[in-house]
Amino acid sequence: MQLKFTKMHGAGNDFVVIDLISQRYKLRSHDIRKFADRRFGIGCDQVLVVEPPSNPDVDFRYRIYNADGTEVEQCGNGARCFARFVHDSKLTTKRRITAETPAGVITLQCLEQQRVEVDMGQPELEPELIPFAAAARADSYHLQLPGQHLEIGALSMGNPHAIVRVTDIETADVAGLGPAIESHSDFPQRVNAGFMQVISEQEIRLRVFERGVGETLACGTGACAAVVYGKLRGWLSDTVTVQLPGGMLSITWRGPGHSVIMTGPTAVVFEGSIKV
Ligand SMILES: N[C@@H](CCC[C@H](N)C(=O)O)C(=O)O
Repeated sequence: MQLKFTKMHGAGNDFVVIDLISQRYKLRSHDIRKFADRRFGIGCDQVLVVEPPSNPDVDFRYRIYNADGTEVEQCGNGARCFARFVHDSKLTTKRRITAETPAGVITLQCLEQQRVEVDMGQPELEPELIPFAAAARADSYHLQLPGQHLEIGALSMGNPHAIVRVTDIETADVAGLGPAIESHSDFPQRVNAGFMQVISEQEIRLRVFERGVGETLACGTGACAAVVYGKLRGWLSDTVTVQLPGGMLSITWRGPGHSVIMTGPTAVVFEGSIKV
């Protein structure tokens, strides 16, 4: 069959979005890899799938697959594209949308000018729930790598993140340290590795080496995680502008007990179909 899809991006983090409410098809791991492969397919960081919810009080089920074919718990930039997609394709007339994810229910609000605000829920700071091998919860940890140790923040935004503060984002060794952190044995489910340069209390620059993908132009949950870590360390204020290679996000976190709110852009690149 021909499966219809929409190619979108959120601050440069790019997605293939598939409506499996109007189309009946069971996606397989090799379909995901085919969509994601930039050499042969359409190319994307994640494939996002829209399904009917299992809970009737929620509007949709939102599923996320990394380019390597693995299903993951959360994707922030994808969440904004998901909201715009269900709105534009008239799967709903609501501008405030709820969606089930493996990490829980999130609430999305379609704003003006194709921007979307997402309540990403509260960060998880308990090591065993990240999951991360640490004896006790702390604001920062030491991670041993061959020949060096790093000071990192570790937390989950539904998906696991490690964050390293660097002095200059341009010269940070993202290509070398990213894969080493991603597959470090202290993170049993692997981890997304963020590299953050603090510009001021209200602004950071961030590059993210994403689990199952590699370095991307932006990572929404990575931006949330970096702001949570920076705020726990006393470096950042409640609302921070996050400059990523592909665009800018605004993240607000008022501290423990509060949700992280992310606001940012969405863009439709093209619509198409592929034989599956
Ligand atoms: N692009 C994302 C995160 C996607 C999932 C991540 N690679 C993982 O494996 O957890 C975002 O915008 O949050």
